[in-house]
Amino acid sequence: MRETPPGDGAATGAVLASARDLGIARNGRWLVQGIDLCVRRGEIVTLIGPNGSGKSTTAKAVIGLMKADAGSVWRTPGLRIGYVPQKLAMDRTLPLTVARLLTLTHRQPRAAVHAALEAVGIPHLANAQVHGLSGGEFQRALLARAMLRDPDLLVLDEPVQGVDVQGEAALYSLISQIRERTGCGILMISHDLHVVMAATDTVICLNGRVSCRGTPQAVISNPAYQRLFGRTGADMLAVYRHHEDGTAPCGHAGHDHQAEPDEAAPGSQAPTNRPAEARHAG
Ligand SMILES: Nc1ncnc2c1ncn2[C@@H]1O[C@H](COP(=O)(O)OP(=O)(O)OP(=O)(O)O)[C@@H](O)[C@H]1O
Repeated sequence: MRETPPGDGAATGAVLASARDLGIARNGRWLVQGIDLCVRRGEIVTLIGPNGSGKSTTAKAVIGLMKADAGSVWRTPGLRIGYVPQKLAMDRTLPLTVARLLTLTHRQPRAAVHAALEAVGIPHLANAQVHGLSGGEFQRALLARAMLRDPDLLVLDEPVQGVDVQGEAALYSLISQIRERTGCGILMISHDLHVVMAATDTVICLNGRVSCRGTPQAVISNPAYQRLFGRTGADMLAVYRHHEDGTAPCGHAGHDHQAEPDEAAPGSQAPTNRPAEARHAG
């Protein structure tokens, strides 16, 4: 990890974690390259992009689960991270209560478990079996599990997977409330667009590299975004404008950068010798 965070524009909260010129390569192929990002306290940053565009890889590198092969990652010392991965390596058919799911890896007092479930709106499900939960309830349980660590930075990889459209809105609203209540920073990943745009301060649109970034409004009208998402992107513009007219909580701590050219698709050849790895890894 680097010793100091990069200076990064107008957002005012303390920097929790950042990446500069981050590259991750596997089997001689760059999965992501040239990624700059920064998450500050109280800020919601969302990575969007098509399947395989490097969203999870980027998030894993930011929290230290994947090593940088180029560039660098910085995290504030002592940073507490709550992570909800895209896939949880567990068999949902096994007998397991929600309360137990929350304490599988870290023992927690019963009161803390109850408070976490209360915070995500499912206190009544503490003794329910995990396999009986709906998609939205399961995602809330995972959120509660991440909240138990009292995180400074919450990293949510596809937090609305398996949830219907109404449930999505409720979950994004819950995520915004968590940010308001705790002041944590949130790095969120989504491969779809939906209401995620309206619930976000800063959007980073990935396609192996950063295609464009900025406020949801700036990104959505950016040609690089429209190239990536085509018709869907245009539709979302209408949705977003509708939200702007009345309903969307679009507070603003984000930076509004110019579009960056979408230079290289993922999968371009990685160099065989990577001196940056030794210098910046971690
Ligand atoms: N450990 C790994 N080894 C080799 N390739 C990997 C590894 N992890 C990810 N990849 C590849 O890197 C690319 C980016 O994957 P990643 O999971 O970051 O994409 P994503 O944008 O999160 O995709 P999705 O929307 O499908 O979840 C994919 O082509 C994937 O197959």
